This record gives sequence, structure tokens and C-alpha cells, in this order.
Amino acid sequence: MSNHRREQSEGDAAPQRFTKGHGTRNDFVLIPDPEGRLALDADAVAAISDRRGGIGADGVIRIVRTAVSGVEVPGTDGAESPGAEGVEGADPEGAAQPEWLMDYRNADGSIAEMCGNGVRVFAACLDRAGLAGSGDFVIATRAGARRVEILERPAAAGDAWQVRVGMGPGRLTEPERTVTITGRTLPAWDVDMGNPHAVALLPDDLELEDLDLTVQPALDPMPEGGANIELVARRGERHVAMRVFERGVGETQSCGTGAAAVGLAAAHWAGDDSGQEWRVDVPGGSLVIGFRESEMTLAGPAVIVADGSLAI
Ligand SMILES: N[C@@H](CCC[C@H](N)C(=O)O)C(=O)O
Repeated sequence: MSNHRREQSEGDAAPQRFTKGHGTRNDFVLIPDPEGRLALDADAVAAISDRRGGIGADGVIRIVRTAVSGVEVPGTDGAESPGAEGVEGADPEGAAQPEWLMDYRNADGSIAEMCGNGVRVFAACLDRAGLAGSGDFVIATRAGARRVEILERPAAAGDAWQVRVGMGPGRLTEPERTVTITGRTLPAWDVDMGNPHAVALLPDDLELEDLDLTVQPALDPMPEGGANIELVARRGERHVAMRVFERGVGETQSCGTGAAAVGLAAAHWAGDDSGQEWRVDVPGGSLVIGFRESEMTLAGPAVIVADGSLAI
């Protein structure tokens, strides 16, 4: 039996609130659990994410105070800091622990270290609740602390926030594995964005739109723990398009860490060390990847769609 129930005292039957949101149509159910009372198991996450029997989402995000989350945040020293002070770039060595943790689960219930689109929607939820201060703050993730900047707030309900996230440095490895898709075997670059990615550039005679991503492309060898797989087409100067098969989900309309991985690989393929931004188109929109001295950045929209109560 799935479990997303709070540890309840007798007679406490308050419904569990949730918010539904998306970033470039990569969609999430966010569940506030400030005091860390929610027991959210893999079956519950899969049931909530189910697009017919549940609410439907690519992932479920628990909004929990880091101090009570039971999650150790790499690179932080355990002391609490609600603001951005003490944080130089992302994943800072020995930085104070951010107040709020993005506890991310894929639609199949598996835990992932990081979600770039999820961080933006998480930030929009904190901002709407008045918990983001001036709009420059730090969020904890399993991949480390991530700096968030609210660039734009929505003018009207249903409009998007625009949010930039520090994504850490990103680490790219020359191909040691291949991706096979639509009968073609291509070299794959491993990119570590806190979570694992395998990025392949399509040859000119293979259209991004023609790929069959209803099944997972074969990754050989498959890394222990799996990987998100991105297929990339060139579009123009500092401009590429991608599709993604996400670990723990399947094909999604967008992946923020995937777009950062693709930006890093595309700049590498182009021999571009100018530090200028790259545009990465995804089926659900467009994202901007930046290169700062110590880290990459991801900028794009975050939309809050609905608030409700869980009855399942
Ligand atoms: N969609 C996310 C990535 C979510 C986690 C991923 N499926 C994994 O298992 O690593 C993003 O926007 O980055």
C-alpha cells in the first residue's frame, strides 16, 4: 500500500495540500511538508504522478526544512542560513545549510539528486509564500546548495516567474559509451550535473522530430544507477535543440539539468570557450544556459498551475 500520510495524532485528518506547476512543461506536484512529518514512499509518488489514476506529473517534490529532512546536503556545514549569504556559486565548500530542501522524486518513485526545472518551480512556490526574501536565495538539493535568482515575477495569475539557477560546474567526459536510437549508434558524452546525463549529437540526416522515444534508447554500457539521455540537433549559432528520455520517467517535454548538460556538450563540440550563453530548445519551450567562472546557470520560466488537496 502506498503511503504519503502525515504522522497523525488521533483525530487529525487535515487533508494534504499540494501545488501543481511546470517549467517548460516538465511538470511537478509539490507537497509542502515544512516539519518533515510526511512519509512519502515510492508507491505514493507513482500514484500521485499517474496521469490517469492520479494528478499526473513527471516528478513529485517535497518542500521540507533541510534541518528536519534527514537529507545530508553535500558541501554544507549543517548550520542554517535562510538567505544567500555565505554561498559563493553553487555547491560551495563548507557553506551554511539553506533553510529549504527540494526533496525530488521521479514519477516512478525513484529519488534523483537534482532537477533544474523543479528548482525553478520550487523557487516560485517559496516566492509566492513570501519565503524568498528579495528573490536571491539558496535552496538545498541532494546535489548541493543551489543559488536561485527570481528575474521576473508574474504580472497576472497563470503567468510565469522567470528564474535563474546556479547549476554547479558540470563535468563532461569524452565518449566511453554509445546511444542507439532509431537504428543508429552514436557516441555519448557523459555529463555530471549533480545527476547523470548521456548526451549524443545527431548526424545531419537524422531529424530530432523523427526519433522514437516511446522506449528508452539503448545506452551501452548502462551506467550503474542509470542516466538521463539527451539527443541533440544543431540549430544555429550558440543554439541547439534537444529531446530527452529521463531516468525514472520516460520522454518528458523538458529537462533543466539535461539542457545544462547539452549546453556544456554543445559548447565543447563547437570549441566555444567565450563564456556566452547558449539557447537550448526543448519540446516544451526554450532554456538559456550561462557559463560563469565557477558554475553554469540555467534560466527559464516557472508556472504555478493549481493548488489542491490530495484525496488518494
Ligand atoms: N527533469 C529534471 C531532472 C529530474 C531527475 C532525472 N529524471 C534523474 O533521474 O536524474 C530536470 O529538469 O533537471
